[in-house]
Amino acid sequence: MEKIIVQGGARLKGRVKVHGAKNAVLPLIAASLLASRGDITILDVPMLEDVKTITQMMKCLGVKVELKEDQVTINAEKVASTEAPYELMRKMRASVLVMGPLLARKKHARIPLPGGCAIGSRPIDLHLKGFEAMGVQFETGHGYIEGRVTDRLRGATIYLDFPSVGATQNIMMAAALAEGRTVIENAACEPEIVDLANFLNAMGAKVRGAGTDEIRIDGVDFLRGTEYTVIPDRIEAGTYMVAAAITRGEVFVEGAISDHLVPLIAKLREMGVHVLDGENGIHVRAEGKLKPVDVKTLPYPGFPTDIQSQMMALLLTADGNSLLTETVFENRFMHVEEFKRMNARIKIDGRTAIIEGGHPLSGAQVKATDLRAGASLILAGLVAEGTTELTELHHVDRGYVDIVGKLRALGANITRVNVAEEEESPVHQKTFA
Ligand SMILES: CC(=O)N[C@H]1[C@@H](OP(=O)(O)OP(=O)(O)OC[C@H]2O[C@@H](n3ccc(=O)[nH]c3=O)[C@H](O)[C@@H]2O)O[C@H](CO)[C@@H](O)[C@@H]1O
Ligand SMILES: C=C(OP(=O)(O)O)C(=O)O
Repeated sequence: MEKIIVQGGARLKGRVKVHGAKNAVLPLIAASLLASRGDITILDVPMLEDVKTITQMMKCLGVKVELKEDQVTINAEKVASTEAPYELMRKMRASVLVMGPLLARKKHARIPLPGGCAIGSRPIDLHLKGFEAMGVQFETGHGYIEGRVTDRLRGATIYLDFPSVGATQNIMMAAALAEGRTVIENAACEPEIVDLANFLNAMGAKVRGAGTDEIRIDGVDFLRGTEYTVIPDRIEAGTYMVAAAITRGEVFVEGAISDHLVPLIAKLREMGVHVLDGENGIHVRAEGKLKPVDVKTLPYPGFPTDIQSQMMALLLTADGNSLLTETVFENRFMHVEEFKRMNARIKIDGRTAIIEGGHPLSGAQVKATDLRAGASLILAGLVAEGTTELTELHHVDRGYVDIVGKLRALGANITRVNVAEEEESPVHQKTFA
């Protein structure tokens, strides 16, 4: 078993570079299925477990994929299968994003029902409603959902009851090759949606309005290969910004785009953290006492749910009580019980966590209950008294490239070991002596 071991107390200082965005690159790879002519090359790809999973998925669909350093090259001139395997879907919910491209390109898709996960039930009803409006008929059975359309998909006006990121992306991809115009109303506005629209347009699609709540897509007959660089990861950037603040450190987060991080920057400033928008990055500095603040997660441009748990770690170090309300996912407070193992004082009232800041955190054995929960426990470990040991690292590996190396380069006392290694030589002596 692998563990991340953190010794609290170091003030982080220096420069950290963010990788390409996980949540942007996964839809781009899925969208590559739409290109019936030429190669797609995606640059600045973070080589994460999720990227490996979606590229494996592409290979299972009969598409040629090559991974090289931070680059993925895909040739989807032939798509041999329209069935997504359960083993890959189980590992990563974003696998559902192959559905729109398969329906558009092959008029058929059979995927395992994604089921719930640690942060909520995460249904795909909005994706399906959109596809149905475009002429797809669905059947479910044996844990799978199968969609078919007899002719080409047809453009439609689709109102989303909630601005779902995945549904917006899936419908956009399907609409790119549909007959006529599709309008997505109450669409998600996340930067990852804009990135997908830019990518589709580079392939020859006609997508307008991405980044607003109404996206119009005029279907084209075919899409072709292109070369494209994925946007920087705003959630990874936000995690390092919080790392600087929680350790009362001083860090330049290279590649972070401040326009993508407006609510986090506003909340950090409200707490008394100095945030400066620099050239090609964001500079964060904090010292002494920080003020408590109230935070509510919302779809973009609201405060991102994917930075909720990291923010909770920071609020535990503020001078007073804060309220943190999660409105996007119904069960995204699993990290609270783990924080409590570290002496945190948090009460949950429905969708709101009441955080009593200012009580010293103590190092403990904790587990990552999901990807961002794992990151936030590492952040708490950076300021806890003593040693924190984090397990269930597969969650963290889904979304962070070398978080241990990056934090260590900023001065953190952090290491990753496996149990066998640990038994040979006790970590406390080996790492921190
Ligand atoms: C790979 C990826 O990009 N993941 C991100 C994406 O997930 P994902 O695309 O799954 O998130 P959605 O925006 O779709 O989900 C938001 C909410 O809508 C609900 N919902 C969604 C679809 C649907 O058909 N029906 C429905 O009820 C979900 O259960 C959830 O409560 O956006 C989330 C919200 O910013 C982020 O936390 C995830 O990191
Ligand atoms: C929830 C997340 O990812 P996913 O949608 O892939 O589970 C995340 O990136 O925080």
